[in-house]
Parts: sequence; structure tokens; C-alpha cells
Amino acid sequence: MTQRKPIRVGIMGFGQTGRQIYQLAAASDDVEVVAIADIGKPEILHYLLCSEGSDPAQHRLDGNFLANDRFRARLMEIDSPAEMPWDIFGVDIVIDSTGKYRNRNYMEDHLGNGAPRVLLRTLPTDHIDRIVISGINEASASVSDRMISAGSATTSALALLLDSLSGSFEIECGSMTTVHAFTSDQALQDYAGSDFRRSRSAAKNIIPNSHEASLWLGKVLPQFEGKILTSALNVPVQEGCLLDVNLVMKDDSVDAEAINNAMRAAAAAKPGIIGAVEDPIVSSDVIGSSLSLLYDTKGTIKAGHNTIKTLSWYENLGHAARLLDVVRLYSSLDAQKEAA
Ligand SMILES: NC(=O)c1ccc[n+]([C@@H]2O[C@H](COP(=O)([O-])OP(=O)(O)OC[C@H]3O[C@@H](n4cnc5c(N)ncnc54)[C@H](O)[C@@H]3O)[C@@H](O)[C@H]2O)c1
Repeated sequence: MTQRKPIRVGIMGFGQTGRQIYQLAAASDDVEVVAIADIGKPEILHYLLCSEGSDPAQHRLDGNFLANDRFRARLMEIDSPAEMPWDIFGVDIVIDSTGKYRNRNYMEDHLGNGAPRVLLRTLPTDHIDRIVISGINEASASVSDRMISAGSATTSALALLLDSLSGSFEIECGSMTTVHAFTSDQALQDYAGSDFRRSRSAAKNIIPNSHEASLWLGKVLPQFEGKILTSALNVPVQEGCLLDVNLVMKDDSVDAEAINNAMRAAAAAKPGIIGAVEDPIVSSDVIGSSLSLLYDTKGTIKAGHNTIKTLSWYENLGHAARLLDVVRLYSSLDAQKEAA
């Protein structure tokens, strides 16, 4: 049998997510990062990469290339998809993890510059070919998809929870609040931005924020279209997020233990994506987890006749791992097409 060629990935935006993708690719045997576009200087990007992870010595800066024992990635100081010559690097797919270029026009710029596909690290702002949440709707992916989103870490966690429970129970409606680590678009000190509350210091406030998951959930789980409210509280924690979901169940007889058992079964059915924890953990305990949803069985409570409150944990690393799952999914669709 012929050995499959490694998947050649380009990354735009070498921030937390971009670096996590790079580290996961370096530890893999099937994905190579061949080009990286970022507004940061190569020395600084290399320095940030080395400040994370257990083996900084494996990452070398060779001129404008970031190198490890498996691949070399050309670092390009470029700030716009329209400027990045992906065709030179022969990429199979580009992951846009800037968080800046979320609409079709920018995605078309990536495609126009030679990226056969572009995968957004976050939710889009307009309609694209597909939103793929690993563990839920991989089967909907088509080899013809060009503009794809892997949702967001929060959207994935919520969708996985709802999908797992809706297999056993009827859910009328619900609400989600993510108690979220601060993100790099927040200011450490009070600093005038485009949003009132997000102009306040991330380091010392609980900051209420809207969350877009409700706008896109129906694309992945149509039965929940318009049924789940979503919001966020950004808190002064650097990593580790908590998904607090309240669900109104159709059936009054559902109790906390039945919910816990359904989530334990989901964890057994989707290892590596969903987990269930019985210990009384806190947010720092989830740092380093590459799961997309770690269900907290101690957090399940029933209120009144039919309201169930749940808690689940997740962190950004799980989302970086799911982005690579989606990269592999499309590579396997290409391989099937070639073999046909
Ligand atoms: N990490 C999270 O928990 C989280 C959660 C929700 C949303 N997000 C959003 O997702 C996006 C990516 O997340 P992240 O944590 O990796 O962010 P990050 O800020 O760590 O990384 C973004 C990277 O993109 C680069 N960049 C910014 N503008 C660019 C441009 N015009 N051209 C090229 N590169 C550019 C930055 O230099 C940085 O390296 C951000 O917008 C973030 O707000 C992140």
C-alpha cells in the first residue's frame, strides 16, 4: 500500500490557537504546517511558541522558517488574506485563526490565492459552505466544501452536550452561559473599545457578553433552532472555561442521575471528544485537556418539575484538536474522491 502524503496546512494567525495547532501538528505523523501568516515578527512568534509546551528546544527559527524535526513552516509578516500567496506553498487547507476574517469575502481571498479550502477557527459572520462540529455532523461534509468553519470551542461544547442528551430526552428549550477565560481582544486595563462592557479591565471584572452560538446552532442541530439562548461571562481566569446550561425537559420524570448516565454513555461513545468527570474539579484542572466537553456529574441539579442545570468544562486546546480533526476529515474525503 502506498504511504499517504502528509496534509499540508497553512495557518493565518499564530496566536494561542495557531500555536496549539502547530504543536499538535508537530506531535502528529500526518499533518505538516508549511506556511504561517501573522502580523507578528518571526523572532517574537518563535519566542512565544517556545514559552509554551514541554519541549521548547524542538522549535528552531531558521531565518524566516520555523522548523522542528518533522517540518519547516515559512513565516510571513502579512496582515491580509488577499496578500498571502498560499499557492507558493502548495497547501491543502488554510486555517484562519486570526478571528478577524470571518466573512465570505475574506475566505474567497484565501481561495483566490491558492488555498484549496479555508477553515475558520471561529464562527462565520455570513453563510459559508459548512459548519462541521467533530463528533456530531462530520457525515454532512462534502468534498466540494471550500469555506468551512469548525464552530468555536463554546459552540462545540454546547452542541455536543445537546446532541448527547437529545438522543435520550426531549428538550423543550434552554439557556447557556459560558463562564469564559478572558481572550486577547480584551484590555487588561480600562481602555475605550467598540463595546462598553468589553472596554473594562479583563483582569479585575466579570464581564457580561453576548455569544453567537445561538445564531448558528440550528445549522448543526436543526431541532434546536431558536430554542437555546446563549451568553458569556468573561472572567479574570487565563485558561479553562465552564459551560453552564439550563434545560427545560418535556418529561417531568427525568432526574439528575438519568442525565449523568446519558453523559457517561456519551463519553464512552466519543472518547477523545467528550469526557465525564466524577471528581470535584475547578477550572485549572481542565488546562491541557484536548476534550471538547468534560461533563461534570457533580454539577447536575434538578429544579422544580422539569428544569435541569448542568456544568461542563472545556479549554481552547480541545478546539485546536478539533480543527485538526476537520482538516483530516476533508483530506480523507479528497482521498476517497481520488480513489473513486
Ligand atoms: N482563545 C479563546 O478562548 C477564544 C474564545 C473565543 C474567541 N476567540 C477568538 O478567536 C480568535 C483566535 O483566538 P486566539 O486565542 O488564537 O487569539 P490570539 O489573539 O491569541 O491570536 C490571534 C493571532 O492572529 C494574529 N493576527 C491578528 N490580526 C491579524 C491580521 N490582520 N493578519 C494576520 N494575523 C493577524 C495575531 O497577531 C495573533 O497572533 C480571536 O479573535 C479570539 O478573540 C478565542
